[in-house]
Amino acid sequence: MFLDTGVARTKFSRPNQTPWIRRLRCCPCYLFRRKHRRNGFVNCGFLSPVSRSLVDALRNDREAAYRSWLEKRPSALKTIDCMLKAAKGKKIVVFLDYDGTLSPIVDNPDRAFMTRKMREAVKQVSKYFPTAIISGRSTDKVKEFVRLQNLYYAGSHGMDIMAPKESVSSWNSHAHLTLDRKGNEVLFQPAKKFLPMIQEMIARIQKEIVKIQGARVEDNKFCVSVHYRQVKEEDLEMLEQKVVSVLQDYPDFRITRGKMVIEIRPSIEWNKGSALEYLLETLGLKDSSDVLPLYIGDDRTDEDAFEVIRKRGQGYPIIVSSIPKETRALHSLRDPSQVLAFLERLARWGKASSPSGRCSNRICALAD
Ligand SMILES: O=P(O)(O)OC[C@H]1O[C@H](O[C@H]2O[C@H](CO)[C@@H](O)[C@H](O)[C@H]2O)[C@H](O)[C@@H](O)[C@@H]1O
Repeated sequence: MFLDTGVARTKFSRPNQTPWIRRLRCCPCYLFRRKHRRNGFVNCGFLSPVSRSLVDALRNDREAAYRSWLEKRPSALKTIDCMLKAAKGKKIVVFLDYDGTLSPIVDNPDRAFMTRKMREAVKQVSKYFPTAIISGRSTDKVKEFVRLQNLYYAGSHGMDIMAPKESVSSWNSHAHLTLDRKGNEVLFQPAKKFLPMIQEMIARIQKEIVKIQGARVEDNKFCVSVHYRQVKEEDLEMLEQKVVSVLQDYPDFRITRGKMVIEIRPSIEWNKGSALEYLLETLGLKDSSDVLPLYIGDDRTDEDAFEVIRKRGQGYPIIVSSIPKETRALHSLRDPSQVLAFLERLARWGKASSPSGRCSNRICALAD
């Protein structure tokens, strides 16, 4: 049995600590286990009866808090029938974040694979609805993980937008598109001019943090991630200082924060929400009142997309979270396994409501 103690690190990301957590943290068994913990998890099997009861109380506390949060952000699995009823005659467009949404959060960012089942669910969904992956990763990396052709991809927090092969040019002969190495259509890259600077910055950060055990830099093309999930607590302050000091020489960049990651990106007015709007426009749906954008994401950067949907006054912003948190989303899913169940249900509905169960997504039709 495992319990996420939520013992996070200094100012980097620390969930609220209840009195139970404070008491638990003084318990010798807990301290012993904490010394041997991996990834913030404590194996409760080794706890004494006293600590175990504290752990149980803590778990009950958390469940109660989560249940009360669910009242404000109802589970999308429970509200899906309502959503689909309201979607009759309208066009659903699906936007999906990657890490923490389609794949579980893991220690090594290079191994954040999605399951075959999840891939199949996304594939089925994309047969019936235009579907886009919007991620903080580089577009190439997220495509490598997802491995589906008929999707739109917006990597680097929406700063690198690509359409599936021949999808746009086939219906918009005026589109001036460039193709990437694999023939995908590059739609929009608003931060192109920063590319050389980003490469220089990555080299400098790498040099600065090379001695900090567990720290790693991920090149996300138009953005950079500095991971600290595996950095010792006592090194975190130093890591932060080093990153901030390099950034002082790059005033055109800013820091945002994700899950145990410092994200660096060009200070331009562009985010996942802008990418969502851009894609709706590309699909010719931006001003349509019959469009229901559905966005599923777990991170702070997804909030921009939730906000755009809320401002449109139509659509479904869905947060993936197993703990209560501040969000602009209106619905929730607990974890990627619930995301999977939701997507499977959506695909079944798409199939049942499209004439003779055939694909209604224009891109699929082109590929058929
Ligand atoms: O927008 P996303 O697709 O959610 O990308 C956000 C960041 O996700 C990745 O980092 C997170 O997931 C890793 C793998 O599970 C985990 O090790 C890390 O701690 C998380 O922060 C990705 O590696 C980052 O580059 C993205 O910015």
